[in-house]
Amino acid sequence: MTRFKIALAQINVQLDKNANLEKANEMALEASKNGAGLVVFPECFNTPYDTKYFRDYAEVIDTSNPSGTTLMLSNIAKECGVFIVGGSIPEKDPWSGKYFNTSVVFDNHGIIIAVHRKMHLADLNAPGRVVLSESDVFSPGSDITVFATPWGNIGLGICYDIRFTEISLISARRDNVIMMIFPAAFTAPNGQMFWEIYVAGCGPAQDETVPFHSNAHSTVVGPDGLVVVDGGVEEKVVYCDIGMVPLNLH
Ligand SMILES: NC(=O)CCC(=O)C(=O)O
Repeated sequence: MTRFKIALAQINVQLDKNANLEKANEMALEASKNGAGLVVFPECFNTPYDTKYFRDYAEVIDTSNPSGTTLMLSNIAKECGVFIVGGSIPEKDPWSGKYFNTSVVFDNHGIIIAVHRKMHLADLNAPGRVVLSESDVFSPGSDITVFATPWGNIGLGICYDIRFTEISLISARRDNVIMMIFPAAFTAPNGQMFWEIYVAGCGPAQDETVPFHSNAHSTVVGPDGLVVVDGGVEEKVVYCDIGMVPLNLH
């Protein structure tokens, strides 16, 4: 895989749409100066994440004639020479009158190369913890989205889409993606569960005398993506103290 640098622009989204766009511009410029080839913005980066704002902030997305937020993102991509995953913005479809939570992707010439409408809307009802009802405003999209880059194919979902692993599996198996990107606005109590988890794999020991040569190397990877334990190839019990890597990595 060709190496490249990705930049995640963690904007502090404000009520003022223009201020959000200005900040996006600034952060993309900084990222390109720091060698990023691909810049990603958050879910609903031009609007406060609240259903009461989505209709007012919504824009028509015309891929052949970008305007508003999409025109601005196209210009940034062109000026900075970077690919951009434009987080998501509330979209109004002029034909159906429906609203979507939509991510637009640009190549390094500012050309729109993909549009993803969030497929799984976040309707969460855990009073005292999180209550959300995106479907009060948005309609769900229907397509899995993959786009091509010089580094390989990349799959795209938006936040709650991550819970439905079929998107990642299909993108990996059908389109051979090198990575998945999820612009997101996870609620604070839930986000860590998705992004900061341990993964453990346990394999059989290696045995050169049998036809099947196992890789062995039973491994635990920490929430920071680093290997915490690698069991090597011999027969043994491999132990790992979970919790060695703090879950709050900020
Ligand atoms: N913006 C979202 O999709 C929120 C999803 C979320 O917090 C979750 O738990 O899932």
